[in-house]
Amino acid sequence: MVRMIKNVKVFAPEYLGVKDIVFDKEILYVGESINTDVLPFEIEIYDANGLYLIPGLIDPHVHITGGGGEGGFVTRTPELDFSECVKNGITTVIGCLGTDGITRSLENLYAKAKSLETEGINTYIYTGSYRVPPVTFTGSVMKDIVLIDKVIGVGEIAISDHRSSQPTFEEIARIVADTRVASLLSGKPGIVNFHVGAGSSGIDYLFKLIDTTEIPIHHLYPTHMSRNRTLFEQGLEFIKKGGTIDLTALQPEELPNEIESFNTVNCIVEIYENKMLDNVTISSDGQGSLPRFDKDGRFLGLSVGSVSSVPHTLKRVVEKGVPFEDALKISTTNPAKVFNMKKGKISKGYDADFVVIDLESWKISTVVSRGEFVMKDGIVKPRIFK
Ligand SMILES: CC(C)C[C@H](NC(=O)C[C@H](N)C(=O)O)C(=O)O
Ligand SMILES: [Zn+2]
Ligand SMILES: [Zn+2]
Repeated sequence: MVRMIKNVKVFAPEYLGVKDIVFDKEILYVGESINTDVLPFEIEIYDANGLYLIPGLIDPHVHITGGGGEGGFVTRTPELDFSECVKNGITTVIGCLGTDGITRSLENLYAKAKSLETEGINTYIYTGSYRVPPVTFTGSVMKDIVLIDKVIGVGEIAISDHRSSQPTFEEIARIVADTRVASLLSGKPGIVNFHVGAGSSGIDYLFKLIDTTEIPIHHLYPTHMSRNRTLFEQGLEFIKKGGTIDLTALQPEELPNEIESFNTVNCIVEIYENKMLDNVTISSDGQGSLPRFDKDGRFLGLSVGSVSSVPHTLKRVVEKGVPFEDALKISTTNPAKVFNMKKGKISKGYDADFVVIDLESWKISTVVSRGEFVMKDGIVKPRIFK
């Protein structure tokens, strides 16, 4: 079905002005207002009445089946709800397992990704979880990537963390090497998403991989890189070597007045000021746990990550003075580049994933995913065939 969103101010991310957009699953036309009476085919028209339109947001690290468990069974966190994604303008997620690769399964992760896809958003998954050797579908990371369409890499593999499997460098090198070759065989991006803990070795393993093997840096994708200042400094070095780092978005309830404290929002402002914004993404860790431990490693409690932290962080970054079209990149063109997706841009031939937003209130009213309205004027419309 060909559709059109008319009379909308487009950030592609760069600002294009007021445009009409014609699309089916892909964008067919972005341009000056057109007279639909002369079109030789039926078209459904949505008038955005001068609101803004941005590319659908990409959240590259979401525990879509839930995660947690670091405080025992009662702390296992709930799975992701489709409408929560859509209300926050997220049209693409990459699902992962975390600490708990025992009661959480890859089969369930796959089923949830297919379910969310049927409801209307775009989904991919990582094979593996925190631990090495990685849990797999087929017994092989390479077979998982080559043979299971939704699998685009391995993650989140924990390093420098008291909850990791304390992997050796050789074990990590093998996982990255397998992922690279599987990516070549399958034409997939082949990303290893590293969960980086607060341990003093930080991303040393990643620098050693770059320095001592032939493996290109673009397969390495460390997350939680704004966990502390030391790790963030390593992240800036990683960017200087051509890598991309992922920061966990600031959860809405965190630090309501984070004036000068160290956090993701201030890290992004610093990256922008260092002209490195093209090499950073944010992710929500949605439905994952955000646990707290005391200095002896005793569990103190946990909260649950929310996909709403993505638009919340973008809003706070803009409020700190980063231009909107630059801030947008960290959740559109940048993750799309990491995963080699035809997404994250409002341009002919790209996937028709859009968010219509009122930039005064940051209220998201309408969302299109793969050319279908999954939310219209505030009403979520999952494509469930009940
Ligand atoms: C970045 C910090 C705040 C949260 C981060 N969350 C996870 O890694 C996911 C979690 N362990 C799960 O399996 O659900 C952490 O625990 O370090
Ligand atoms: Zn993690
Ligand atoms: Zn996580």
